[in-house]
Amino acid sequence: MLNVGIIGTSGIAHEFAKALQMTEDYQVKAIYSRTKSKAQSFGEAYGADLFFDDLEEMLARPEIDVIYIASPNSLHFQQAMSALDHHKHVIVEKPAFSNLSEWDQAFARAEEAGVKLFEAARHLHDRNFQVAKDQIKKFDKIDNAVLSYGKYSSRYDQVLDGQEPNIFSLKYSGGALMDLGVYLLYAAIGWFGEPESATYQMKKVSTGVDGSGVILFQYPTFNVTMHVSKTFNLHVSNEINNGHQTIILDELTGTKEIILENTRTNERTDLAYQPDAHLMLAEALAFAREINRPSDDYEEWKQLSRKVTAWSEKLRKEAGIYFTADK
Ligand SMILES: NC(=O)C1=CN([C@@H]2O[C@H](COP(=O)(O)OP(=O)(O)OC[C@H]3O[C@@H](n4cnc5c(N)ncnc54)[C@H](OP(=O)(O)O)[C@@H]3O)[C@@H](O)[C@H]2O)C=CC1
Ligand SMILES: O=C1CO[C@H](CO)[C@@H](O)[C@@H]1O
Repeated sequence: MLNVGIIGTSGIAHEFAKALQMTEDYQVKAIYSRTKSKAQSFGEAYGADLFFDDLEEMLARPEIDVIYIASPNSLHFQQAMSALDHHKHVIVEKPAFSNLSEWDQAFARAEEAGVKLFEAARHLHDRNFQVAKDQIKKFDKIDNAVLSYGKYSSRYDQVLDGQEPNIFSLKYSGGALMDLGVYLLYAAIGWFGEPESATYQMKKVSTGVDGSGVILFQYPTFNVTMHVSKTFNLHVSNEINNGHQTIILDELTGTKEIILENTRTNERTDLAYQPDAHLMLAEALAFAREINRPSDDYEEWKQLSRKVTAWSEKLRKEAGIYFTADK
C-alpha cells in the first residue's frame, strides 16, 4: 500500500483522492493546504489522518511514499523538487512544469533520488487512447487530422470582471495552451510523433495569456489542426482521415466512442472500450504499477512528457507568451 500526501484541495484533488480510493494500491494519508482546517475537512472523508499547513513538515514524514501535486501550474516545480529531495515519488498534475528547463531539472532530481516522477496526463493512460493509436498505426498513410478541446471556463467570468484567476495568469503559468492544449499535444505527438514545424495562432485575454487558439502541426505529408479554448465551448470533431477511412472520437479525454468509418462500404464500427468508473482511475493504477513493478513504460511516458513540454514552450514563446517562471 502506497501512502499518499496531497498538495492542493480543489476539485481535481478530490477527484484524484476518489480515484485512489477505488484502487487497492493507495491510502490517502496526508493533506497539505495553506489552511490547516481545510486540509482536515478535505482529508477526513478519505481516511487521511495527517494534516499540514507547512509543506516541509508533510514531506519530512517517513510514512508518506507518494506526493500528488494539484496546485497552480507555476508552483509544481518547487513543490516537486522539495518532494523529490525527500525521496518521495511524485505525481504532478498536467502541465507538469512551466518550461523545459524546469522539466529537465525535476526529472534529473528524480533520477538522482531514485524515485519516480509522473506527469498526470490522464488520457494517455485511458485504454481508448491506445485503441486510437493502434488504429492509426494500421492506416497505410495519414492525410489529415483535427483535434479539439474547448470548454468555457467559469473562471473566465472573473477575467471579464477585471480579476486574474490563477489559470488565466502569467504568474501561475496559465492559459489555454497550458490548461487544455497539452491534452491535444499529448495526442498529436503520442499518435503521430513530433511535427516538422508548428505554429500557434492564439487570441490573448486581458491578463496576457492565451484564451483560445489554433495549433497547426505540419508533418511531411499531412497536417494536424488543433483547436483549443477556455473562452468558448468547442464542438469541433476529433478525427483522423485516411482517404475513404476516418477515425472519429467523440472526445479526446474521457473518450466513449471511437468510430471507424468507411465511406466506400458505408460501415461504421465503434472500437472504443467502455470508459472506466472514474476518469483518473487508469492513471492511478498505471503509476502504482510502475512504482511497484518498473517497466519500459516509464521511459516512454517521460519522453512523451518532455516532448509535449518542449513543443508547448516553443509554441507559446513564438506566440509571444512569457511566464514569470521563464525569468
Ligand atoms: N487532470 C485534470 O483533469 C485536471 C487537472 N488540473 C490541474 O490541477 C492543477 C490545479 O488546478 P486548479 O484546481 O484549477 O488550481 P487552483 O488555482 O484552484 O489551485 C489548486 C489548489 O492550490 C492551492 N492554491 C491556490 N492558489 C494558490 C496560491 N496562490 N499559492 C499557493 N497555493 C495555492 C489551493 O489549495 P489550498 O487553499 O488548500 O492551499 C487550491 O485548492 C493544475 O495544474 C491543473 O492543470 C485541474 C483540473 C482538472
Ligand atoms: O485538465 C483540465 C481538464 O478539465 C478542466 C475543465 O473542464 C480544466 O480546467 C483542467 O485543467
